[in-house]
Amino acid sequence: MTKLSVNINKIATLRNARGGNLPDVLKAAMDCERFGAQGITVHPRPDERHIRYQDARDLKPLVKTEFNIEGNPEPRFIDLVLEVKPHQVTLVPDAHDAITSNQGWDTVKYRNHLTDIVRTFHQHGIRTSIFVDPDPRMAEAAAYTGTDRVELYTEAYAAGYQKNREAAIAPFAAAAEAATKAGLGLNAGHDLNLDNLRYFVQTIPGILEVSIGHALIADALYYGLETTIQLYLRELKPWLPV
Ligand SMILES: CC(=O)[C@@H](O)[C@H](O)COP(=O)(O)O
Ligand SMILES: NCC(=O)COP(=O)(O)O
Repeated sequence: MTKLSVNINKIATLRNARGGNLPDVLKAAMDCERFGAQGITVHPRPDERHIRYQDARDLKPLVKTEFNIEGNPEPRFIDLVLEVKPHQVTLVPDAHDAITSNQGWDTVKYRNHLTDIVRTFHQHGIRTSIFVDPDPRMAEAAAYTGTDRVELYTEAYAAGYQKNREAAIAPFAAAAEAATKAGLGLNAGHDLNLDNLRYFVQTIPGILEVSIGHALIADALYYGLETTIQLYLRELKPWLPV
C-alpha cells in the first residue's frame, strides 16, 4: 500500500501572508489526518517562508500518523530534527535561494557526508530517506550511505506526463528497480497531482509513500480539504484501472 503524506507547507504560506494564525497550520494537519491522510510532511527552509521551525516542534505531539520532515541537513536543520524526532527525515539538497526543491542528491559525490548524517539520525531512531533524481546510479549509490529509503524526485515525470507518460516514467522505473535491488524502500514526490498520480504508483510497484502538497492544497480550494484527500486516496487504490 502506498501511503499519502500531505505536505502542509502551502497552508503555512497562506498563513504567513498576513502574519496571524489563519489558517491554523496545526489544526489543518490534524484535519488532514481526520480526513484520511496517512502522514504529514513539512519542509522548513532556512528563511522559514513556508513552514516554520516552531511549527515542526508544535506539530510533533499532535501528528498521530507518520511525521516526515524534509530539508537540507545543515546544522540548524539537524538540530531541529534531533529535537523533534519525527518518524522520518528526508534529506533534500536545497540551495538557499531555490523557490522549491529542484534537484536530487549526487549520492556518489556526497556519499561520506550523507553517510555521517544518516548515521546521526539512525542513532536517534529516525528513519532516513534521500531525495534523488531518476538516475539508477544515484539510487544505487544511496544504499552505500546506509539510508532506509530514497524519495524519487518526480518533477520531470510530472512535466512530461501529458506529452508522453511512458517516456516520462521510464527513468523512474529504472531508478526504482536499482533502489529496490539495493535493498532500499521507495518514496516519491514533487508535483504529483490527481492526473499523474495513479499511473505513477501503478507502473512502479512498491512505492511506500507519496508526499504531496502544492497540487493537493490547490485542489482543496475547489473541492475542499476532506474531499480532496479522499480523491487522492482513491488514486492510490491498486485495483483501479490506469
Ligand atoms: C522535496 C520536495 O519535493 C518538496 O518538499 C517540495 O520541495 C515542497 O517544498 P515547498 O513547499 O517548499 O516548495
Ligand atoms: N516531497 C515532496 C513533497 O513533500 C511535496 O511536493 P509538492 O507536491 O509540493 O510538489
